[in-house]
Amino acid sequence: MAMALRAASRVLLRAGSRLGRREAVDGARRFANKRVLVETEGAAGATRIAVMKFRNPPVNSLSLDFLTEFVISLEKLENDKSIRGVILTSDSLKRGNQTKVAATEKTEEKRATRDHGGRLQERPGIFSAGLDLLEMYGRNPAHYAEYWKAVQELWLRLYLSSLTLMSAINGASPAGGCLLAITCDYRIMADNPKYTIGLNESLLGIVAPFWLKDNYVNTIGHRAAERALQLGTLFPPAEALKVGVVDEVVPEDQVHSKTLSVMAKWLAIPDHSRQLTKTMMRKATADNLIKQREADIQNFASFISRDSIQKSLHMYLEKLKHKKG
Ligand SMILES: CCCCCCCC/C=C\CC(=O)SCCNC(=O)CCNC(=O)[C@H](O)C(C)(C)COP(=O)(O)OP(=O)(O)OC[C@H]1O[C@@H](n2cnc3c(N)ncnc32)[C@H](O)[C@@H]1OP(=O)(O)O
Repeated sequence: MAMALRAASRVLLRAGSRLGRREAVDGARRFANKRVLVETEGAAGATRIAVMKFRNPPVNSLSLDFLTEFVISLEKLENDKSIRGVILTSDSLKRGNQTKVAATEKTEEKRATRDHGGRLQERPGIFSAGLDLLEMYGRNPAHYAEYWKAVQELWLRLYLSSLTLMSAINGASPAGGCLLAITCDYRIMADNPKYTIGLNESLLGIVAPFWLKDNYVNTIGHRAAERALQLGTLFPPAEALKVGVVDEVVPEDQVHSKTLSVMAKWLAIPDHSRQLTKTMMRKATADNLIKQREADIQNFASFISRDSIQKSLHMYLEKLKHKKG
């Protein structure tokens, strides 16, 4: 066990020192679709880990396209027998040399920063802004149903993943952003009081679905979840740690290296026993959704189509648009 831990540590620490590089070196590989970049590390034949970086500007919201690309990337990793651990993080802190786009530019451009090549980039300091509000507002019931099916799919895939999943939370993580994090086996958050995490649905006039509520209860306990869900609490890092939404808070520049070293410890555990244990802990919660997926989709589509809910979402979107930076 100690030897396995040391070997895994060596692979991961080597990986850590290289993860920032763009080029493929010494077993490092990468694949990308438009919104998710995946970098894998480790020599051929050895245990490798992957880092999945979200890059869906401006705020990594979970749009239908992003959800689809996320699931495809995850499936590729699940099918690659050499990969045992995956880190979810935002690509947003990795970029230097950014310039803010002038506020007078068109809305789409105003949302983001540009790099020196003139490409639109996401804002730094955001892990994920959660579900894409524009997928839930002003559309038709068929679209809501399609969208919700994709949300369910992502949650089920993450929650039941046989991989060791960790989130390196390098920015704000409200609602669906928190969903991504709490499906993981371990969460490490950057110690920046500007970043918050939690399920804030009630503040938007909507309600977290029962399976996300169950995931939250499993993570922080019934009483804490009951209070946080009703109040829509977004926890800054120290409070998130105290309540158990995250497992560790570390200085911002150490989030990646710390996640890699914790991953090394987890990968020293035999996969079959860890996976069976994970399934034992999570299966009942996931099965609750699996046995009523279609009803949950219909429920969402009719709930979100209500005039009162659309009105709440409209008000929330207006508030976001007009908030002062
Ligand atoms: C019966 C079953 C019922 C089930 C009901 C539904 C269950 C839902 C489960 C989960 C729900 C969700 O995930 S809802 C989404 C919740 N997310 C939020 O509340 C986050 C909102 N955003 C913010 O707080 C901030 O944007 C930020 C902290 C993430 C970033 O702040 P910053 O100042 O850097 O950026 P801006 O606020 O100016 O935003 C830039 C730009 O992005 C747009 N934006 C932000 N968040 C979203 C989003 N989630 N979806 C779509 N668009 C988003 C924002 O409006 C700005 O746009 P403009 O530049 O055009 O103004």
